[in-house]
Amino acid sequence: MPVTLNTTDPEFERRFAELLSAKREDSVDVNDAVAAIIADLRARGDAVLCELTSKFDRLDLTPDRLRFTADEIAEETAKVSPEDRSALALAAERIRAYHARQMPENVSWTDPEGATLGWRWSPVSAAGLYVPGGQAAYPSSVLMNAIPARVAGVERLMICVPTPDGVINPLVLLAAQISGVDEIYRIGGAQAVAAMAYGTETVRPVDKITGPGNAFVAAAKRQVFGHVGIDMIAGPSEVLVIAEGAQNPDWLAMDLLAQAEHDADAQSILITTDTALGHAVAGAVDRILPTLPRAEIAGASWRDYGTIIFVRNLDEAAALSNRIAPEHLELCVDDPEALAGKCIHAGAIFLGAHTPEAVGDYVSGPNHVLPTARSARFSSGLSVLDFLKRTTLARLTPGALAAIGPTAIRLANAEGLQAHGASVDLRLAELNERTGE
Ligand SMILES: NC(=O)c1ccc[n+]([C@@H]2O[C@H](COP(=O)([O-])OP(=O)(O)OC[C@H]3O[C@@H](n4cnc5c(N)ncnc54)[C@H](O)[C@@H]3O)[C@@H](O)[C@H]2O)c1
Ligand SMILES: N[C@H](CO)Cc1c[nH]c[nH+]1
Repeated sequence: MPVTLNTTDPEFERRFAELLSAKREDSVDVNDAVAAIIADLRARGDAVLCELTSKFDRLDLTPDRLRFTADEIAEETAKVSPEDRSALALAAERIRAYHARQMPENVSWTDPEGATLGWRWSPVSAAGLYVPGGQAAYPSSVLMNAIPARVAGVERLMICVPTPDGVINPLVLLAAQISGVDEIYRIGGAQAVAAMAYGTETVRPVDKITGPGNAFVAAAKRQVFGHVGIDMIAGPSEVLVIAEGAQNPDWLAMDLLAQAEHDADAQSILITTDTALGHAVAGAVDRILPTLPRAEIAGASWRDYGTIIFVRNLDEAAALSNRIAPEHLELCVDDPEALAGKCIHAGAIFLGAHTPEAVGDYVSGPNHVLPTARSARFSSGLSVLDFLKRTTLARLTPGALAAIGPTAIRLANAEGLQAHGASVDLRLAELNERTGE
């Protein structure tokens, strides 16, 4: 049974606060375990990758087998059916078209004083893409990471993907090939993130790590941030469905279960103005759940984190949604555009009953690597911008230096930074000498 809340309940605020503070991916246990893995990896490199791959993925490796060879990739990708190939190709094309539009322009202008100013975008040199693989395989996540990186112009792209029991989904390798990935390693979890950040004897480190993963992966990305860049915290999946009126309860139940089946730590929430609809959806989840192959995972997620919230109106729903800041927000209401305007904190919004979240996981075009655990309050889904840096540019003419230099000298002196002021003053003195002033 999911938790049921009602905004008319005097206890609502306390219970909603409990929901917001539920620690699905940020527990002390996970953080401590991850810190120990990172420290060990930094001390012992490849040996740790091999030991932990054996422990967590039940795969015995030697350092020379950490990376997929070209022959292994060719052998696996040859197994993909023509139908799956075309599905992957269509998804890749739509994701590329969407992300190409995100490429920003360099900007430059000359101001009235004669200073030419601007900024220039350039890609990171090397990016490491984490592709989850513990409980499911994610070829779609390969496309969602690698295509924006390629659009941005990243030179070197590597992937880490765990292969439990040594099994790789061939579509993962094909997706990597389609999107131009250079290196693929069969490692996962915090140790893979640490290897991409710090390097080992076999794994060359990167400058930026992106991609989703479970609680261990999310914690590892948090901990290596600063040594390398990261995109965001993209942990266990979440969906918030806001529904009113005559919606099909089975459709909504399936949307909730679609995210629940990712991970026992995933979270699915329904907010509704309609009591009968809320109960019908709960009943539909109970009926459908046992029929799913991943019933155990989805059932644990729904039992531990599933929630139904009854509200008085859609304004209340929008306000609660903004406090939850969900990864995915589905608006199954009569006027989804109007409601979307009020929902400002969400990773991705799906408008209307015919836009199931799952279409965004694969093929609509926008990225499916999205901020979780309320981080959509301050971060966004993966984009081309995550693989770019902005460098500012300035060039002053002698006239421009004469115009604004004295202000720099004044402020430098006010800060007590003599050399700063003098570096301007020396040039101005020479200019004054030349012009005889
Ligand atoms: N937010 C997003 O954009 C997004 C997108 C896709 C998937 N996801 C999420 O990615 C996650 C995928 O999780 P997964 O488990 O299938 O694959 P995963 O690759 O993220 O994690 C598997 C790895 O976790 C490590 N691990 C497992 N148990 C451990 C333990 N007890 N101690 C230390 N390390 C341990 C192992 O190294 C293992 O290889 C799901 O939570 C899913 O919801 C999120
Ligand atoms: N729903 C996930 C993001 O949380 C992405 C995904 C990949 N495959 C299926 N779904």
